[in-house]
Amino acid sequence: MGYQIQGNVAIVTGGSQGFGKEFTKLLLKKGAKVAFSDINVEVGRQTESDLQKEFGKENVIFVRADVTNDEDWTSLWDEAEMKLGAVAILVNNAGIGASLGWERNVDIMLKGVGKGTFLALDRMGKNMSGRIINIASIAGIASGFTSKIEVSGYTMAKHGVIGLTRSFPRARPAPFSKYGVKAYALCPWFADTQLLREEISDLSKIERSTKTRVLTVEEVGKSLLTALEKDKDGACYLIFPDVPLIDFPNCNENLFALSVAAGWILKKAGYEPDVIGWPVVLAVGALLLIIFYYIFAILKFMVW
Ligand SMILES: NC(=O)C1=CN([C@@H]2O[C@H](COP(=O)(O)OP(=O)(O)OC[C@H]3O[C@@H](n4cnc5c(N)ncnc54)[C@H](O)[C@@H]3O)[C@@H](O)[C@H]2O)C=CC1
Ligand SMILES: CCCCCC(=O)/C=C/C=C\C/C=C\C/C=C\CCCC(=O)O
Repeated sequence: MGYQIQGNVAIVTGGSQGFGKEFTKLLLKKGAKVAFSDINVEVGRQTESDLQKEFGKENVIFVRADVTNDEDWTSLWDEAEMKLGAVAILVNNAGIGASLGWERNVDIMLKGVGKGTFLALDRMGKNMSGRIINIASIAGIASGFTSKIEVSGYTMAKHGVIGLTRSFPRARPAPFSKYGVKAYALCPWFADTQLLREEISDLSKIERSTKTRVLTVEEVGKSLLTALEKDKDGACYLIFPDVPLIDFPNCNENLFALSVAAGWILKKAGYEPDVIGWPVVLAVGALLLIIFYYIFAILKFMVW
């Protein structure tokens, strides 16, 4: 059935341009009212004027707010509530490039997301309904794509956002499920926005070196609607060119269980190395699959 967009109020951070502007437009098209925020006032005002012409002044507003600032968060939320109504959707999107340093990356893209999320839980919780969509990145799921330690602040922030998102479905005592607030994350591959162009002016360089095209803003925008349609708490969707959205499994759960099983089997077999590596874990995984296959075959034979 999906989460209802029509008639709801959304906040989109970093909405002056790029993904945030596209998310704002799509939410408006689907009948939401949107308060988008940014620190770039000049571009923000221009975007506000364009969107108000298309969707009406009563449906979309720009608020200057820095996601690293608690007071800005409170006044953004207050203004959105006062002018548009109770907020039910928060898109934590604001971001910067990796070259601006690890601390600013973590302040804006991890602490900024944390500030928004905990304020949302407080405010949405009172209305017993809400959705938080965190814009992470493939760099939130995997690391070490580049050989530059300088860009790891970006990876640190995005990994943190995935950790926060995945904490939602099981968080206890259930403030989230009790208050009807869910979270999911989008994890795009490189996309053609100003953020990327400021880091790498010639995008064809990335396309050549990765043998993969960069995404369009529209492709990433569409995935927000798909995520709201699926409405799966804690889901982290990998967005990669020319493949469907991938609901990326939580490696911790699956690989943790398999690794422990591998250690346990080795111990039972009387072999206890100091450390076990991936070949052993994979070998045990394959062995377990073969065992399950034969158990299943025997059960099938016995039943029929
Ligand atoms: N472009 C890409 O290749 C990818 C981007 N992302 C993520 O998508 C999100 C949006 O990025 P893009 O649209 O690409 O970039 P963009 O540069 O087009 O838009 C980001 C917006 O965030 C705003 N912003 C920056 N610091 C802020 C702050 N402290 N408070 C409020 N607003 C602030 C900027 O002024 C800008 O308008 C970011 O979180 C980014 O990490 C994820 C994967 C790929
Ligand atoms: C392969 C990673 C895809 C990342 C998509 C993305 O978020 C793009 C961001 C664009 C600009 C920010 C600049 C650099 C960060 C890029 C990659 C981080 C790789 C981190 C790593 O651990 O190697």
